[in-house]
Amino acid sequence: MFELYVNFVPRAKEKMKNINLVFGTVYGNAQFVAETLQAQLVDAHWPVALMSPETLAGFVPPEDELLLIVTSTTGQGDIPDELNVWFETLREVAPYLPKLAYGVIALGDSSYETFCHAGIKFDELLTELGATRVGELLKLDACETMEPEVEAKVWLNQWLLLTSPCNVD
Ligand SMILES: Cc1cc2nc3c(=O)[nH]c(=O)nc-3n(C[C@H](O)[C@H](O)[C@H](O)COP(=O)(O)O)c2cc1C
Repeated sequence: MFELYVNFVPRAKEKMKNINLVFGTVYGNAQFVAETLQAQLVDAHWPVALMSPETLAGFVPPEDELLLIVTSTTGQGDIPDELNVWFETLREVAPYLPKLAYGVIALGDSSYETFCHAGIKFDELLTELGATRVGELLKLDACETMEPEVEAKVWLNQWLLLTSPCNVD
């Protein structure tokens, strides 16, 4: 952890791409995680735009910025309704995004066979669109933690380090 923190600080002097932080939620957990990560990024002077689902109409992720999706799973492996509108639009419009780097944080419950499928669906779609996932898809299990934001914050530090090549022109 100490090493991560030390690495994180000098990066503030490097070119930092804006992070478009998109979330989808039913009961508010994913939104809270996204807001916690937004605060972490603001503290680090990292440019970030928190985008709630209802603001996503017509949004095509700019390829010279980073995309970070935080979504819970609902129903039987479904994306929360409001975010699903954007997902379906992206799938229909199918913009080719070969230079886009993204990350996914999926909230779910491992008692469901469709554990974290909303996050997995986004990962699969973005891969189909030619984008590149940075780091592992983070799965946060409601069976294991009541504080998903804690693990998400640690993951974000690692993700920022992994995006380093993406921040170089
Ligand atoms: C009705 C319902 C359906 C759910 N379906 C799934 C599911 O299919 N897969 C999964 O991994 N988690 C599922 N979950 C668990 C939620 O994704 C998990 O509790 C998550 O933390 C909720 O986050 P949110 O408050 O942002 O919606 C479901 C929860 C509820 C209440």
